[in-house]
Amino acid sequence: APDRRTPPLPGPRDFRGYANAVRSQAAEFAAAAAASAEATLRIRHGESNRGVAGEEVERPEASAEALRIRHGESSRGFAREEVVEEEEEEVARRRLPQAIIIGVKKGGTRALLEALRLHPDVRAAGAEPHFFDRNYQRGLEWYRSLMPPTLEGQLTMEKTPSYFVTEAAPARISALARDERDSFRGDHNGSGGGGGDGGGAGGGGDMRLVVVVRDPVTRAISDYAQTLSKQQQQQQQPPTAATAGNATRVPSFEALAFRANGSVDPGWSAVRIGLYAQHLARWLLHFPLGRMLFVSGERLVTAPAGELARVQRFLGLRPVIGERHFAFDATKGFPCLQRSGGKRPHCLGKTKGRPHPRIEPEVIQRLRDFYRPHNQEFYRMVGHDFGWD
Ligand SMILES: Nc1ncnc2c1ncn2[C@@H]1O[C@H](COP(=O)(O)OS(=O)(=O)O)[C@@H](OP(=O)(O)O)[C@H]1O
Repeated sequence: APDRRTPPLPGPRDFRGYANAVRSQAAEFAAAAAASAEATLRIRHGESNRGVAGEEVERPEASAEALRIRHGESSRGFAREEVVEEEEEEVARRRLPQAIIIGVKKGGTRALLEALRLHPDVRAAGAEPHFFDRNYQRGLEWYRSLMPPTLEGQLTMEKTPSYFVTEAAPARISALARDERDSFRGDHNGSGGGGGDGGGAGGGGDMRLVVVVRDPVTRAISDYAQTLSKQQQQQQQPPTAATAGNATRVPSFEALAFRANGSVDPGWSAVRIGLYAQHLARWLLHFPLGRMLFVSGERLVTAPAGELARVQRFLGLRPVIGERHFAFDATKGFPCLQRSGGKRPHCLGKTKGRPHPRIEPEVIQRLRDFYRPHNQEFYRMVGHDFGWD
């Protein structure tokens, strides 16, 4: 017989966790009922898929029609029947994101999102929606349909790293945030190390923007390593009518990075993306700095729990994700995620942490000299020195 005792009342500090537990239980009950009526596409934990952008995606929740709400850590130990009797039944619904990881490409955006997904109050689209750059004309309902169902109080997130360098993205996201400021009522008390609310704009509603930044020189090399790897993959495919005769070699890194006169070419996207101060200036026309958090891509690898603590604070989340969720994997050379109940840590796929091609030290030095003033300007704007110079 089910245990029908009332769950013990929590102390005042635990009340938020208790409320979440109650909501999780109620939603799980509702979702289970819905799932028996509808065909449910269940996607196995850790199964991999290709997203809108062709990026390797971990656990593509966005495509599942009837989704079960993940059982949060806080929800253990309460009898489901009891909870449903006591609380209004709340059905999970798809909401537009209240926080977005907007960049930067090759910064560590997938690692950050996957770590955040361990949090019971965070649910995220698995694939990159590319809504505010490539798919804007598809409309908000298309965008919403990519999001996983959430309960009130849960945070909906997505990541699309190209937003940070997309000219139209700040105005578009700001407009969305103004329309959707009702959804997430978190404990928004963190300034997130972004330097306070003193930015040039007062817009953007409650939207929180997270940018993972990485040394622009290593970032550019990582970007180039991806281009090389994609080209190698293409060469391994049998030629089709469309690709036959198109086999072009990727030029060397140096050939792409420098113009004929020897100056650095900011027209090459791998160089341009690293001009963080210039991109940020556009965002600050639409969002105050306090709505943006800059995560160190380097520290995400060397001290992931510390960066996750900052991110959770900034997003108004309980500090659930900590040291115990990260285990360094010597073979992968990166921290991997330790999920509760999971036996082995889960590492990101082989497109994350690729070997980089060797670039001449002199080439690297010229790029460092090029980026130095831009980096200094970026540090000044955000009030933090990332130590790349
Ligand atoms: N835990 C963990 N595991 C694997 N990789 C990690 C991790 N943390 C950060 N990184 C770094 O993430 C880099 C890829 O960044 P993104 O996920 O932003 O790339 S992408 O723009 O979505 O393609 C990737 O860049 P490369 O090493 O150059 O491949 C990694 O250095």
